[in-house]
Amino acid sequence: MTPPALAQNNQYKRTLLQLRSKGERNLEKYIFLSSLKQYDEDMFYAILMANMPEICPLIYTPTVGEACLEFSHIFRKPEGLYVSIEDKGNIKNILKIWPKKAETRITVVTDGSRILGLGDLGVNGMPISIGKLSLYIAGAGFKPESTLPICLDLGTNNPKNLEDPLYLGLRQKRVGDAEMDAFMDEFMDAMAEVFPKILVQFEDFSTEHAFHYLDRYRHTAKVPVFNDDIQGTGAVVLSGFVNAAKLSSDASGRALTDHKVLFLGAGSAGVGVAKQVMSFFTLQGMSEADARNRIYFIDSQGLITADRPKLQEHKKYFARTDYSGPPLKGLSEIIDYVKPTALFGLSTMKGAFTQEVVEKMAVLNPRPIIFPLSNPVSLSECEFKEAIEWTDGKVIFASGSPFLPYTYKGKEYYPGQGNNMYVFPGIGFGGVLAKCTHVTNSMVENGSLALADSLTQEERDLGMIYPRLTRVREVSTQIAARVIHIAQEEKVDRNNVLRNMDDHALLEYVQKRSWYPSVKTT
Ligand SMILES: O=C([O-])CC(=O)C(=O)O
Ligand SMILES: [Mg+2]
Repeated sequence: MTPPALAQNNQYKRTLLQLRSKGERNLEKYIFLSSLKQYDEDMFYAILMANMPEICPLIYTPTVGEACLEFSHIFRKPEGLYVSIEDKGNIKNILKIWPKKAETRITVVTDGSRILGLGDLGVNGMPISIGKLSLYIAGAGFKPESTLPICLDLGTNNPKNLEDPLYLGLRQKRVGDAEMDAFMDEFMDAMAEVFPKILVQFEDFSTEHAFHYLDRYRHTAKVPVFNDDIQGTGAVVLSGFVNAAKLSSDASGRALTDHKVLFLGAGSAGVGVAKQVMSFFTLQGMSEADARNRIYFIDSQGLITADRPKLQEHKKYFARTDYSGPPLKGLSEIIDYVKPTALFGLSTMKGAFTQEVVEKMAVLNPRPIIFPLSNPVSLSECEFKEAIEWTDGKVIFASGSPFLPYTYKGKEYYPGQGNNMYVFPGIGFGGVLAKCTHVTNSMVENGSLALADSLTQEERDLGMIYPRLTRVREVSTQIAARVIHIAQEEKVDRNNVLRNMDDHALLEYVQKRSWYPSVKTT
């Protein structure tokens, strides 16, 4: 019999107390929580789900960034699967080692080459796959045993790793593109064979590879594939923009089709976001060409124009053909030229949205939309507090990493968090429940619109553009139901049982299939 002092909800309170006793030492908290997950998974998820705003930033962005940087030093016990270039020719047998093959439904795969905005961390990127999957479980209701974190070890070009005697990965430079392609082809085939019911999320591959492997596999792989940095980030920002553009247009009287978005940073996330944001304009009835015309990009050399020699492939689509003149370099002069209504940062340049830049946006717009989306928080283009003060509270704000609410002139303001964690759990859960063959653009776009629609009146009244994090399970359920519906419309679903269900029945089905920890928290 359990002694009274060990009754579960006391143990819950005790565990939370132990965690909180670590004060501001977030990495210590990360280590505590990851050990907790290994010895008492139910308690870990109970604590996470009952305290999302507090725990999420510890197991995910931003603390997970710190954990990645230190991974080879804080490592205790293996979690997930490592597949290395040395396994080439034998990948299927490596995958078969995974003990829970029949239950596995979802994997997050990284090669560690662009972890958050922190660059190439090699196998130290594993906490990203682990953290994202914890959110699939807590956020959407995947069963813990259905998740598989994977880190591919194709070498690392980070000298710190190569010199660190404790580094856990291969001590060699990254392999070339041809060798990586051959490895990835074998890996994807082996995944489909060993885990036929799996959905694959690619995460934090370097920009060129992120686009390349999404293109290479999304239509042809035998299992459904999506890229969270391109599509997930795109979807979450589209959703925030849908709500922000309405608020901004209400204040300015401008038509929704008059919005202009200026992007700082043209990596996988920036271009992925812009492609999704285009659908905001096409949904208003604009043509693709007109929608594209509402979007401007800046990279390290300034405004991206089509006449620039040696433009990288993924930047060509948004390169401006209507500007001729001396290259425009500085953000401030580009704002003068473009006159954007929205400014999005995916540049990993801390502080790039200076006081001058933010004030300029507020002169151009009664309610400027400013989204510093770079992760983790240490790389944010500006802070919430700054954006509020420099616009006198007028800004419509969302960041990639979490900021705390801020009180200014006696009023409390709530920052939006435009992080893909709001959508990937629901998209993945919907995709898996529908037994989809592919993750289509429309499934992603509708996941995003379901998120935009999920705001309650109370949240709208507070000027919020994303729902509260405490509602993430409820919101993911709505996203998943919409995703299943679209998968059916597009005929990429294989789950006959769901085909005749109306939206209400689909929602109930998703709710019933969601996993909850058994620990009581009250
Ligand atoms: O992990 C996050 O917080 C969001 C994301 O995908 C990234 O920054 O690469
Ligand atoms: Mg990512």
